[in-house]
Amino acid sequence: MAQLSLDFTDVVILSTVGLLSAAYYFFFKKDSRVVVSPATSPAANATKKEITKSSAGKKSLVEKLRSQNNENQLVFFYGSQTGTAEDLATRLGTECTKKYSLPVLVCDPEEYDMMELVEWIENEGTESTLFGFFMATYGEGEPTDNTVDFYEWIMAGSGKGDDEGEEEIDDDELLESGSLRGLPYVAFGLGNKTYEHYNAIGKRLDQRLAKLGGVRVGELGLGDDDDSMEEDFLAWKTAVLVDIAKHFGLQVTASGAQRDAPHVPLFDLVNVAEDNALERIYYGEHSNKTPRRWQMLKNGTLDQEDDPKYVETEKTTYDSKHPHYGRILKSRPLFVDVHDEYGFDSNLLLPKAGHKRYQVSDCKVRIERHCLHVDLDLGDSGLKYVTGDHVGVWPVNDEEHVQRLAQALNISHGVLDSVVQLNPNKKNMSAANAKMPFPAPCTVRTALVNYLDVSSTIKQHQLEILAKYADDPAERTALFELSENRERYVTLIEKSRKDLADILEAFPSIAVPIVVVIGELLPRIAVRYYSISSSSVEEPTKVGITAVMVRYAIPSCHPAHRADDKKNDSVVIREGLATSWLQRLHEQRTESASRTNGAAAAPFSQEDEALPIPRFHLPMYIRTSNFKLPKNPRLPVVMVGPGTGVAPFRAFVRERFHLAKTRPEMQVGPTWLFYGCRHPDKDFLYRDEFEQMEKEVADGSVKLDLRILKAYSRVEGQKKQYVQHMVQQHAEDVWNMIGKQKGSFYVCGDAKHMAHDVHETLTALALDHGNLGTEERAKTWVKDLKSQSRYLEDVWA
Ligand SMILES: Cc1cc2nc3c(=O)[nH]c(=O)nc-3n(C[C@H](O)[C@H](O)[C@H](O)COP(=O)(O)O)c2cc1C
Repeated sequence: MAQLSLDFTDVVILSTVGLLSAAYYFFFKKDSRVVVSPATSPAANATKKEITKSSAGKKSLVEKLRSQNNENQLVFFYGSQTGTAEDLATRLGTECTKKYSLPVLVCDPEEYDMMELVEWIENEGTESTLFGFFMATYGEGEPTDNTVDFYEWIMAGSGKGDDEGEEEIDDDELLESGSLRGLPYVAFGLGNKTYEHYNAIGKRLDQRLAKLGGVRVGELGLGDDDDSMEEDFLAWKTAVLVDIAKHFGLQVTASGAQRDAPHVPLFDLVNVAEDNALERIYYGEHSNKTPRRWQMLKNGTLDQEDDPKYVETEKTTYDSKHPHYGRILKSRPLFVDVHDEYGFDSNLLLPKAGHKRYQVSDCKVRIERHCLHVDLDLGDSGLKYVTGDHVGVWPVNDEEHVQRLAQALNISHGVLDSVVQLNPNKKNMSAANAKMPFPAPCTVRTALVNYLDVSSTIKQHQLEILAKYADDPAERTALFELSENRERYVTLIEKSRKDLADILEAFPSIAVPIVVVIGELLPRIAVRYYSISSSSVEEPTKVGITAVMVRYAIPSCHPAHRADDKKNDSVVIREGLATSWLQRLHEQRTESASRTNGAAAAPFSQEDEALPIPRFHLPMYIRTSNFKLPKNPRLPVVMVGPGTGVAPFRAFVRERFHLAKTRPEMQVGPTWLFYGCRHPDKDFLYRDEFEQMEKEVADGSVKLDLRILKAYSRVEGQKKQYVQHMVQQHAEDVWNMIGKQKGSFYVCGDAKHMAHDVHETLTALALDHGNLGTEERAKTWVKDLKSQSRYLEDVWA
């Protein structure tokens, strides 16, 4: 997700503030993995203790590495939220295996006992194994969820990073300088310059490793998602491949695509006889513990089958690897009849007119905009959230898109519905440690609908694989050229976000085996995070999502474009995977409800009683954040959230209003929301709810200083207004609430422009109204506000 720019990404609202909450820490501490015994060797003395085998479900790193029995090897760790870091680690690893025959293990640090790094260095030395750290940064310079544990441990005592964490690490677990003496490593940080803490984790980890005695091989790579992560990675990779070869004393071979060598698939495809596999088949479950089975109970509610085999192994606590299936309780459109219009050159082939979601006329494409509010049921899952948290959901692909891909791959329904399993292909050196890309056995259709992202843009290096499967020499040459020429690739593929089906349609001689498609080419569908737009005080078992559908038109050239080839240039419509899926679910529910005269849409319809995963249930989990209301409700709250940035503020406002109404003795403080949209009658989200609350305040039935201050950018005859202008207009009030009364200031929405402008506005008003004298002091005041957690951002780039 984050590797795509926002114009195509489903608009998900993510926190930049909340990854290292106390809740997380508590969770990880429970999962304590070290057994400490008295020091027995000089080396152990250096770290005060001997760290022995892990416990509590973590794999032993040392045992794993020993079992590999390799003379030389690479071990790459990735800190990844949406898959980019994992992908880059895998790519560098695969290339090292191909070029230098170096075996590579690509690991999720969450799965291994990372403290055993110390033991490894002590006992095995530093010769044979080169480590790699591919680390993304999130939030206010925080690690990804899967690295929190490792990061807390390695940074403890360093005086950097998360202070809360540092306090909780036991003294005797602290690493001393030199504990990782000689540990050779390569490092690549993934970040985005739009954020204040650019690549903080990659940089800090690198410094820390050096302090602990690690020796970096090559430069520290830093990728900027705002510009081009891929180009930064490619430049770093080219250099680091040479450094790695030197490190191991290997011969450096010529780079570039090896056109003649055939592609050796990573996996073998094994057909599983259905009779033997029925109980083990996955139907789209995201946990690969054990497949689940559901059935309708007599009273009409839904439950998992009462089969002890499943119940025993099923986790009762849900997390990012074991999602709960939350039923959609309600979905409603937040605006209707809103369109985006795109004009194009008359020479471009326009999409067919008359589609239900867009109209085409002359050289214009008019696309409907949709925004939904969806309520998900937490039921008796035991999942809890606190207002301001995020919910993660896993979307599924549009079956029409899958059908199109199947057609382009020339595979029949028989193949689509066959039950398969992937086994490592012994002929591929990287296969031994390759991670299974999805839970299996499952049908090819399940893999393509539920697990793999068929709409992901084809990556440049994948075109080399496709070229090797093209029969037509001209197509082969064009594909190799695309895989080698960056500029050409960006213009013809990346800009118009061509996916696998697009490429197969443009190069019909490609005959790529299905095992390569599902095992290597398509990435796993990434979880999407939304800022929860309901209040846990008001609705503790219901989670609200606010999602605006991403759909737009874009010019596209034929991928084998030649200067005289313009007649093939066209306009394509692109959609965000998650938001278009939510919209489809909403339409199906509405349709189902209309068939049952408005009764709630049934999780199973008559025809599809055998559906393995019930309809309208979304795999989901809660991610804690520290984007939170002040503990003392009397303190003022100022919120700035245009567009879908209003999501968490709908929750904040509703919560404060609810408290003011039901518990007036709490004396809830001023509650001001700066909200922005295009037009009051078109895309004003939750207008009905806000107006109802304003009305109850105005007629005196609820005592609350509630203000919804609106900025409209597209009202005919009126000057464009944005939220920062409104904040400026109310500068004195804002200063009184934040500067004098010690309230909290919140921003949610676009990081690049809006959050930046609001930040500037706040600094300027502090200077004007706060008697601070100089701009420098105003900046310091804003910075202090942040460090006191009274200026919180939930923004995305
Ligand atoms: C909500 C959000 C917050 C982010 N915060 C930061 C940040 O504070 N600093 C930074 O350098 N990059 C930040 N990034 C950029 C990511 O680190 C970058 O997109 C990276 O490629 C993601 O890697 P992954 O796909 O492996 O998770 C953020 C991205 C998102 C979506």
